[in-house]
Amino acid sequence: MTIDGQDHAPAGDGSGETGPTEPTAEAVELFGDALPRARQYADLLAGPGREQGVIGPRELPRIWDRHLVNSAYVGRVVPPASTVLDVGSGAGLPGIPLALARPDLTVTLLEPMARRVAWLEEVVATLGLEVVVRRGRAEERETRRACGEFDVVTARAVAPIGRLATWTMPLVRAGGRLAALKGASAHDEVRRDAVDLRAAGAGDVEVVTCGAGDATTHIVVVHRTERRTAAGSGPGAGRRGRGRKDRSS
Ligand SMILES: C[S@@+](CC[C@H](N)C(=O)[O-])C[C@H]1O[C@@H](n2cnc3c(N)ncnc32)[C@H](O)[C@@H]1O
Repeated sequence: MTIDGQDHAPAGDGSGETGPTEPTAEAVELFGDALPRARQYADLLAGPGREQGVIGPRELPRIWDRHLVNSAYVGRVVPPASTVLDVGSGAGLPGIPLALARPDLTVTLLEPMARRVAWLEEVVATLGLEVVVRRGRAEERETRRACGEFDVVTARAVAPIGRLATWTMPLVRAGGRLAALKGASAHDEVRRDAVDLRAAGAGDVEVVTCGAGDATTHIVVVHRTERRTAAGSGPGAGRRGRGRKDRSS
C-alpha cells in the first residue's frame, strides 16, 4: 500500500482472515529474551488490536515479518542507551518492538489520535514497558515544548522524508538523527526531497537496508547538523528529551 508517497503498509490495512503466524528466525534473534513479550504484543494486535481497528486482518499472517521484525530492525541504527521518540506510532510501530528488542533505550511514543493513544497506553501497561506515551503532532510547538529533544526520532509510514524531516529535526538533538523506515522508494524520496532535507537542518543522509522478503526495510538515516538552522530553532531547541526523567503520559 502507498501512503503519503511511501510503500510501507501501516498496521490497519487489509481485510483478510487468518491469525498471526509463529515468530520467524529473525524475530527470535532480534527479540532475544523479550520474545515472550513480543509474542504477547503480536497477540494483542491480533485480538483487541484487530477489534479496535488498529490493525487490519490481512496483516495478521505476516505480522512478524512485516511489522514486528521490520520495526525492530530500526535498532540497527540506534546507538546504545539513546533517548528515542517514535513519531506517529499508531499501533505502536516501530516504537513497541524497538523498546522490546532494545531495553537499553528510553522510548517515548507520540501519536495525535486519542483512540490510538488509549491503545498505546493499554499495550505499554500490559507489556510492563517503561515507555512514555504522549498525545500530539510532531510539528506542533506544544509538542516541542513538552518533549524537548531526543538522540533519535523514529517514524514509519507517517510522511514523505522531506516533510518528516521538517517536522522532526527540531525534536532531534544536535548530532542526533532521524531514522525513517521506508519501502523501496527510500532512495527516490531522498533525491526528490533533498532541498527540504537541507532546509530542515539535515547533514549526511544515508539509507541502510535490513532484512529480506516481507521484513525488508530501508531506513533513511538523517543526521542532524551540529548547529541549529532556522527550522531547528523552535521552542524545544537546546533541551534534551525528557523520556528518561519524566515517565508520565
Ligand atoms: C499510516 S499510520 C502508521 C502507524 C505506524 N507508524 C505504523 O507503521 O503502523 C500514520 C500514523 O501517523 C500519525 N500522524 C499523522 N500525522 C502526524 C503528525 N503530524 N505527528 C505525529 N503523528 C502523526 C497518524 O495518527 C497515524 O497513527
